[in-house]
Amino acid sequence: MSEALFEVRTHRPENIRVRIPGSKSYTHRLLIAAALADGPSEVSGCLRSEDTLLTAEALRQMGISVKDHGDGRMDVEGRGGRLPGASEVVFLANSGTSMRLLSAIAGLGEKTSTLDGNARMRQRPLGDLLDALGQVGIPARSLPETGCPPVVIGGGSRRGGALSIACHLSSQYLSGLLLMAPCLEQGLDITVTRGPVSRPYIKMTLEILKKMGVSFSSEGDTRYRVPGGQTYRAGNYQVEPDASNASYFFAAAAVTGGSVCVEGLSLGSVQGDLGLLGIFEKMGCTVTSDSHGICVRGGDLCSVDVDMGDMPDMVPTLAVVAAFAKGTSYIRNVAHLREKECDRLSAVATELNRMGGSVRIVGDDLEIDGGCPLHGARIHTYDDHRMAMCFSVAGLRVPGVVIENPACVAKSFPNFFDVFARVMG
Ligand SMILES: O=C(O)C1=C[C@@H](OP(=O)(O)O)[C@@H](O)[C@H](O)C1
Ligand SMILES: C=C(OP(=O)(O)O)C(=O)O
Repeated sequence: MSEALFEVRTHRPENIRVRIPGSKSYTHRLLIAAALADGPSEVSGCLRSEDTLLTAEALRQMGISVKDHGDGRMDVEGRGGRLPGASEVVFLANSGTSMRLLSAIAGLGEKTSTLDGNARMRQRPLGDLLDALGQVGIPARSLPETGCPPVVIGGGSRRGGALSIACHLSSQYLSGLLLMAPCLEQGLDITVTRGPVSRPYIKMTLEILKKMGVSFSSEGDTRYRVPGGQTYRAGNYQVEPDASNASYFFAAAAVTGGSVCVEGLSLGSVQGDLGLLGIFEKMGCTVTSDSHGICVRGGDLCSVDVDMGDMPDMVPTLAVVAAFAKGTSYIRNVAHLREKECDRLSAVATELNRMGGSVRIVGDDLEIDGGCPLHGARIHTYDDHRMAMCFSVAGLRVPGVVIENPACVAKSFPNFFDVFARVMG
């Protein structure tokens, strides 16, 4: 399959309506919270992609029954915060969210669990989370002593207490701690010493706690207190469509001057990646929303200067759109892009430059000169779903864009190319 290519055809979408599968971030969180809840839950609208199915399988390995109906519904038998732990190595491929959230959850395990990933995951950091777990008596170590997987966690104290943690590399450490905290005897009193980056994902985690009956308090972005001895309320929970994966369709309208509506999304959602729409408006697009969804119409694009520390996954999408805008765009505060599925700062710059663009990495920022004459190219995707999806958008405007290894979209949007080919001509 790695030999396969996707050849993009230029096309301007007009009045296209599209449905996007469920949110990856919500699916991971709801499955985990349901696993800790006090009885059976049904989570519907789940994303069924490589990463979320890995989270479901990991929970099974740790002793939780998860039944996948195959249509987005998953039945999860929560055990009231009890977690036996996994006897076999839990393999999480390159799913950072699974690895970080489940490493914290494994800390609740009666026995130790070993969590591992693929070669790239073995380079993605986790050390600050392991340190934090250690501060409250939970055994947590990186086997290669690099702070990266494979990690061995759990089989220790369930007391909880106060800890401090740096979250400048990832917010996922904090989301993991917040999710496990109510199941500890004393809960957790968390101080964030650096960061956090990607703050909307923390808000999403807190939203789930609240929705499932768990109380907590917070002060700004750096202090969180979750009392212990609480249980998540089992019930029926619904996952909304994935705003990050909707971005490729919004961007399609932006770069072509066409119009696209994504159904089932609302501007009131806590999915932080919807913030990209405000940026598209500043660049010259028109954004409208109603009870059916959100629509974008492209216009004459101008450059932007934006801090994207809270929206890392939208940087590749924005970079592609900026390449078609008038003037130089500055995408700031995105050092954490180096820790993703690939080094996304370097990958985005290399591939846009391969198409004749002019993109520079300056410190922790990306600078993109818009309006360069772009030409077709065979795009390397670095086994990164977001690279495959955002460069497909470039191909709507530039003839001859060919996407290598399109199958890498299985991570978050397995039928992306079917949907894309159907609605983009
Ligand atoms: O918590 C989450 O669901 C996510 C948090 C973000 O990661 P970081 O916090 O590591 O930036 C994001 O990039 C990832 O796709 C999903
Ligand atoms: C960074 C991403 O995911 P993860 O951290 O879960 O691998 C992503 O989906 O862009």
